Amino acid sequence: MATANKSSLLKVILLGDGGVGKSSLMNRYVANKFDTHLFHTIGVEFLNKELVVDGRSVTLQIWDTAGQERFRSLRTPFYRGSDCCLLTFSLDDGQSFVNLANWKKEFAYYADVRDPDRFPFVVLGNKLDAPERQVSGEDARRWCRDNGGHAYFETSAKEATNVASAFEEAVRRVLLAASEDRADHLLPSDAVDLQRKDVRGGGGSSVNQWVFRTSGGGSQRNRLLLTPDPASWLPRLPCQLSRGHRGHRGHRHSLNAPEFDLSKGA
Ligand SMILES: Nc1nc2c(ncn2[C@@H]2O[C@H](COP(=O)(O)OP(=O)(O)OP(=O)(O)O)[C@@H](O)[C@H]2O)c(=O)[nH]1
Repeated sequence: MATANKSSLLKVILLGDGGVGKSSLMNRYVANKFDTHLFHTIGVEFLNKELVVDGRSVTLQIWDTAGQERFRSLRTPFYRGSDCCLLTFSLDDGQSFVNLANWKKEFAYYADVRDPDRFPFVVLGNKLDAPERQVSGEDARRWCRDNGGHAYFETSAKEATNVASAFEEAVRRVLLAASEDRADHLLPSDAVDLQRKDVRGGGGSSVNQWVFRTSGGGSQRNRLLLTPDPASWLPRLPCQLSRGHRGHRGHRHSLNAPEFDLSKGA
């Protein structure tokens, strides 16, 4: 059950095809930056942002995932415990819109959401600035209506259009779900806890490494680099994500280890 305390740290996850602009949206929102030459995300990364919405102070933990199919096994273990999912497509890429249904399905499956139509999804049509639009606002709104009444925003990470509004709406949707006591889709395992700094396998080349990195600034950047050979550690991963501390404030990330020590080998 979501509680008032729980809502002080909200985990929001960005999903969508590779290249639709998930990392750019996160970077625009948290750091107010835009890069025309971003690398594809490998696995997941997250940034924190503190904000006040309707008088409520929350820490938003924004998880950016790899949209490319080849990274599927690296991203799905991190869906659990999300409070809101931002389904993202690109307005100049019709296929990325068609694929929203698959993203929703993948999220619901791996996050173990019991009733996807009641879960707070927000849909983002990004690259509003792009000249060649392939998806109409009408089609996108219809899809949102027909698939559970999701909020819909047309954004441009490049021009900073509607980005803050979309994230704020995500927060509103979560708070609403909590206040209406409709949040029993939320799993007890909440956010991944990242306090453990650097847990590495011996010799630096072990296949079972968890590398945690932060860099400074107003918000901390945390990149999770998961080594190749996921078959060796992946089966251990979801079951060892244990309950994180909710309700703490500030930029304290903690990896709820020792259970989550990947350095020990499969
Ligand atoms: N014109 C325009 N380009 C954008 C916008 N957002 C992102 N891009 C560009 O689109 C490309 C892909 O952006 P990313 O943010 O890396 O996309 P992603 O969804 O995170 O991609 P993956 O990491 O592969 O999942 C980059 O070249 C960005 O500069 C936007 O709003 N407008």
